Amino acid sequence: MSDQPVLKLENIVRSFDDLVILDGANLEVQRGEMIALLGPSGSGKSSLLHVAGLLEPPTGGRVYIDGEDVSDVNDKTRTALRRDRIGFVYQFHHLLPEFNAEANVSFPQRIAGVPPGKAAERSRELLTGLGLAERMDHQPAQLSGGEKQRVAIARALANRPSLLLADEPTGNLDVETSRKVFDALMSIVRGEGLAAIIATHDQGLASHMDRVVTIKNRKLVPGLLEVSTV
Ligand SMILES: Nc1ncnc2c1ncn2[C@@H]1O[C@H](COP(=O)(O)OP(=O)(O)OP(=O)(O)O)[C@@H](O)[C@H]1O
Repeated sequence: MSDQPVLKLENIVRSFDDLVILDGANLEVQRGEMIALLGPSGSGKSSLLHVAGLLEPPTGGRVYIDGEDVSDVNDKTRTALRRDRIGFVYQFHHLLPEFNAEANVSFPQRIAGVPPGKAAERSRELLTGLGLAERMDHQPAQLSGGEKQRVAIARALANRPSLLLADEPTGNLDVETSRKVFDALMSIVRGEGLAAIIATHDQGLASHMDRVVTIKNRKLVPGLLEVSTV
């Protein structure tokens, strides 16, 4: 494998009309590295993840995946990159309600052309690793919030991405469930040697990751922001 960073963001600018959210944001994420992305509400965490996940183009700057400049690729290539190299976990699970857990995890694999048997095998392995061995054939409505989020994590990992991006994956869960989901996420990210960026408001969770970066003055700075919360 290449020794290039899995993700490199170079001088990223992101603006919405006159509103400049990011202005010269730089970040490199190495294989096996888990980064917490912090920043006050509205500082641009989702915007940054959307640029990194090739969901939205930056207003300026370059995005590299596995050393390849993907800033100007066409829609077809961008879709293929998202499908094959990037896993995205949203704050809300966005599972398909009519599919059971296993089918939800198999779905992106089937789209990528994986045969049904192989896809199901991978889905079961991931769901078991996330503590859901007994919940494979449950539909989302039959699962708790934490279970649904773990299925969404399994789905994001289904196509063996090199980069996992998670946007407040435990943001709508209670503290205890949030820890459980986060522990499951961390062990599987470590086990598969992925690069990961996890946006969170939870500084306790952030402290368990390899590195913390914070959005400050529209740039990324190392470490936590000094906030007076008392
Ligand atoms: N499509 C859009 N059009 C206009 N403004 C937008 C759009 N998307 C985001 N914004 C603005 O960009 C800023 C950054 O939003 P973003 O969602 O990236 O922040 P965030 O740090 O993820 O916030 P939170 O922690 O509340 O989820 C906000 O001021 C938001 O209102």
